[in-house]
Amino acid sequence: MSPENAPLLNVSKLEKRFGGFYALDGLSFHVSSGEILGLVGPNGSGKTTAINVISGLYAPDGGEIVLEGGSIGGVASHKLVHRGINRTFQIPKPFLSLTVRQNVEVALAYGGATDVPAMADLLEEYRLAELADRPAADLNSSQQKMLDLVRALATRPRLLLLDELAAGLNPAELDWVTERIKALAKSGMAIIVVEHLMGFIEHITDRVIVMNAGKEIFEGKLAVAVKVPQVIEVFLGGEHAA
Ligand SMILES: Nc1ncnc2c1ncn2[C@@H]1O[C@H](COP(=O)(O)OP(=O)(O)OP(=O)(O)O)[C@@H](O)[C@H]1O
Repeated sequence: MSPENAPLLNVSKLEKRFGGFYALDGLSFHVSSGEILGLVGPNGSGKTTAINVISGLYAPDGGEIVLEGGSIGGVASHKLVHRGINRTFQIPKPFLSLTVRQNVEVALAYGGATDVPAMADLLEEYRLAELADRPAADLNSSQQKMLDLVRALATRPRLLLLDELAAGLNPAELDWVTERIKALAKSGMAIIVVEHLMGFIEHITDRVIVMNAGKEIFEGKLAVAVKVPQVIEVFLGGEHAA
């Protein structure tokens, strides 16, 4: 593979243990610039743990994470922000007493971002401009998710990890966010989406990794995955498998 179309991120035989339990048990996959990759799987299959390890929240116990040829396994998340990785959280936890604008400023200071895009434009684009000087406590849950996304985007990530961003959004918000995420990928960002909403995943992803018990059990298009007996079995239980 030539360097210009080499994957941005390569994850190889990744392991994460909690006590004696393997939440990640040899997970391997890659994602390229401009691609939207879905991580799907039943509850507890290790999707969020994968995001937490790749984003530097947890150190891996084995395997390799390589970003553009450089090993990043175990590098702290604020340093990874410098290297171009940022993420959103399943349950955003903004500083409730700070304003929306101040929350973004804190995120920028944490990552030490230098090439900062115009915050006003981001707040406008993600429908937070009119709320910029209000405390984050005033935001509803959808707006808190958008603030979490703006905090990540403000650091200009090349790899964006989205952990259940779509959960809880209404259909109109979902359509609108889908278009925003597709536009980010079109601009060259690599995006990993963890989500339970299969309609959203089908619409937005180029490819999915189906996980079970910390391992990949399928890689390819979601439309193909849903016909694979092993995939059907982990989602629905053995008696439903073809
Ligand atoms: N900090 C932790 N300490 C102990 N066990 C953990 C920790 N984080 C995750 N786990 C366990 O690791 C397994 C994988 O959890 P994870 O949250 O990654 O799954 P998931 O696929 O994201 O699930 P869901 O779809 O429900 O969010 C689960 O059994 C979970 O209980």
